[in-house]
Amino acid sequence: MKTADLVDSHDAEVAFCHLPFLSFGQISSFNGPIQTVKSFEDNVLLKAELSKPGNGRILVVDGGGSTRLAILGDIIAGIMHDNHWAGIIINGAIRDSEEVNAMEVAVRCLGTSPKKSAKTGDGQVGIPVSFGGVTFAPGHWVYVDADGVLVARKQLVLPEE
Ligand SMILES: O=C([O-])CC(=O)C(=O)O
Repeated sequence: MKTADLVDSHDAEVAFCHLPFLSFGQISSFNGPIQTVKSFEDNVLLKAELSKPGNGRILVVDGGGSTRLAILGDIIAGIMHDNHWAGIIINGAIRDSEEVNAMEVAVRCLGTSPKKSAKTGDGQVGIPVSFGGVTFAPGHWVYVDADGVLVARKQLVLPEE
């Protein structure tokens, strides 16, 4: 599903997350229901969530916009892949970006950092998080492709051509 087509057919139902995301991984278009994590420069909760069955969900991580530390690398990206998460959107940074880029995963993030994240476990899981002008709520739907990130309250159906 192209995000441009969704805007054309469902403009009132979609919200555009207007951050300049970078894209990593071999899967560039993805969509699915949202799960969320909010944690600043810490990836314990993110890793714990990705260690559960993803069932095609997309983990949206509000890392407060920090690109100082990386909260995902190739090991956690592998966990995400193995547990069938459709993708991850990070308001923050990743590392091992060349390795992650070669994997069959879908990643959006703000930047890269070689520095590893803290491991305190601070943060929250499964709450609405807001960045880039939109709120990502658990169970709502996110659509991602090369043009951008859109959020809808439910799964959308494109009209027949
Ligand atoms: O362990 C971390 O903090 C992140 C990382 O490097 C990885 O997932 O490979």
